[in-house]
Amino acid sequence: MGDTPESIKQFDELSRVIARTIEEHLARSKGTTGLPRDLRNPVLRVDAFLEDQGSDQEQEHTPSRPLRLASSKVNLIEILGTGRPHDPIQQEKHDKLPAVSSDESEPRSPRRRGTGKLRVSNRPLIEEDVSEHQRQIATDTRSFPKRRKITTEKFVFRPSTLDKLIIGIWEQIHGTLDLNPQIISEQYQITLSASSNVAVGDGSTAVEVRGADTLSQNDAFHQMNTLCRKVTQASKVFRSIEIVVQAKWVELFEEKVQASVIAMPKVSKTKHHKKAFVEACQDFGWSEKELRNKMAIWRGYKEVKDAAGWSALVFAGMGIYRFCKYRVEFTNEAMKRLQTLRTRLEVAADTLHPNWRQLLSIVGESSQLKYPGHQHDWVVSEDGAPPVPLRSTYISQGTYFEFEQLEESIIDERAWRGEDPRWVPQNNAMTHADNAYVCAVCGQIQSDDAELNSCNCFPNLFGHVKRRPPPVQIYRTTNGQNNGVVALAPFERGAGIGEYVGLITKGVRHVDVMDSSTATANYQIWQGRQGNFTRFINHSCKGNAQFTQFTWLDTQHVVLVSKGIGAGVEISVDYGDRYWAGLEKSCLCGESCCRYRRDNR
Ligand SMILES: C[S@@+](CC[C@H](N)C(=O)[O-])C[C@H]1O[C@@H](n2cnc3c(N)ncnc32)[C@H](O)[C@@H]1O
Repeated sequence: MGDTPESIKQFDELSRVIARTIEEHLARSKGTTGLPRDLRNPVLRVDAFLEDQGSDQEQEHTPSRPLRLASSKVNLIEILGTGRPHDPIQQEKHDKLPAVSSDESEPRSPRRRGTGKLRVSNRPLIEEDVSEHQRQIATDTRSFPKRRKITTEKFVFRPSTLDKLIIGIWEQIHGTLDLNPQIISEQYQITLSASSNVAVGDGSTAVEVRGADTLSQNDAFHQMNTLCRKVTQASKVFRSIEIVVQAKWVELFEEKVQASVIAMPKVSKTKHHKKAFVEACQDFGWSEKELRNKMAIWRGYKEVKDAAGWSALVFAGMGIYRFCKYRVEFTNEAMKRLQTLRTRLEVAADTLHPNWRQLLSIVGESSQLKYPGHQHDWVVSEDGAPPVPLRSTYISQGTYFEFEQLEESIIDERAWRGEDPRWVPQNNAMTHADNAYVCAVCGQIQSDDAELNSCNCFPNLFGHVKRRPPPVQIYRTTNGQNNGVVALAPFERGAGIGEYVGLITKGVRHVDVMDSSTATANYQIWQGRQGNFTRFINHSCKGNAQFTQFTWLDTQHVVLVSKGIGAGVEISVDYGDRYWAGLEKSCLCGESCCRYRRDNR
């Protein structure tokens, strides 16, 4: 069933009929509905969806996206006459949001002020056009996918040795590796005393780890944590240096042999090779067998470096040793694949670890960054073409493009005057013994304090953990959709990939915008000028991710949740019928179930 303007009109009519019926019913049962008294502004939301449940025989039926038939909100205050304060939001018609107003005399709903964490923007709001709505992305009303490891579907990535190596590099780049060279100097400051105590640092900054006899067990544990973190970080840095130096040694060895061949062409290359080899054995103090075995692996490091660049070596971790020792995949094809990753790895390394190139100065390479700034300010290509600045990819469309990368959403002051419309007061929060917030999804207590928190819904996005950059890049699509977002490592089904952040506003029309609402407010998240990578996620009629509402503590968020995504696959969501309604564009998702392709098939 197409969502044409005519069918929307019919649904609106249906919506009004349902709302009227419920209103009449509630008016008749006035005073007997048993509404909780602490609902200050009660509204009854009525949504009707049409959905294909599949047949009983199907083992694992993925229901089709439900088609919204009707939606309406009924203001219970007016019907039940409870004497509760009036909220103007309740008067907003279902799909006709009011124009943004800065009139201070407008009556306001009792909402929380924006929290200190949120930045309030003074940017002028984009001009509103009150004609028909379109381009409004909605969150998926179904519950988000349950966690599950990726199994055997067509898009699943089957790791092989090269795949493991590449994923290992992406994970290290997006992980905790701290390549600050200071860590090495800290390593030198670690001294082991004659007793079992360990001292770290010089006199002024020394951290001493004593046995449990002199320190409380807790203090000793925390100090040992610090020591262990420093030593582990330092050894990772040393490991990276080791591989870089060994690859460089092979490079110099080969150059030396080549130079000897040119200087004495009459002597065979094998003899020149042998001479340089023996010389090296003497310097190392190793037997020929020892050096030959090591050299075989080091040669692998150099080949990986020649193909994928220094960043591949620095961030490869332990995986590269196994890859080079067994040489199962040292094929031309594998090396070509690494070549196409070279600049993409450099973008991630330069933007996420601006100090990493300093390690290269040890082998005489430049430490100048090539790709400064934010990782998503660069658009990469899958064919290995040089990355280009994000802005340049919109010039050909004749549009001026400016985009500020945000960590968190900001509130549009003109629309909300510093209040946060995403506020979701929890009834049980005040009654719970510890004033704790209870997760609406898992029923566990939510807290930013690690010791109190038991909610594990999106542990990488909310709570005490520092959000890490998701392993994704903005890339140039090849099917005419301009940019898109590609997953660099796999995302398990049910994993939160990131939050949809932007300007929290209202009244935006005719540009891409996320529509969202709590029980008391309709709001929009607009990513036209500010946001994060989720701004570049394309639509697919068979999306491998979805946008889902999730309340953390007392604030609603929109989270991008994986349905199971393999490494190297474009991340896509189903924007929904409302986005495409009345839009001239044709869908390019290429799926056989495509609902919005306009040309004749
Ligand atoms: C939220 S943006 C996604 C990022 C966009 N591709 C870009 O380069 O800025 C949505 C726009 O991307 C394009 N787009 C996304 N998915 C599409 C699809 N399946 N078919 C055609 N165009 C699509 C349309 O131009 C749409 O208005």
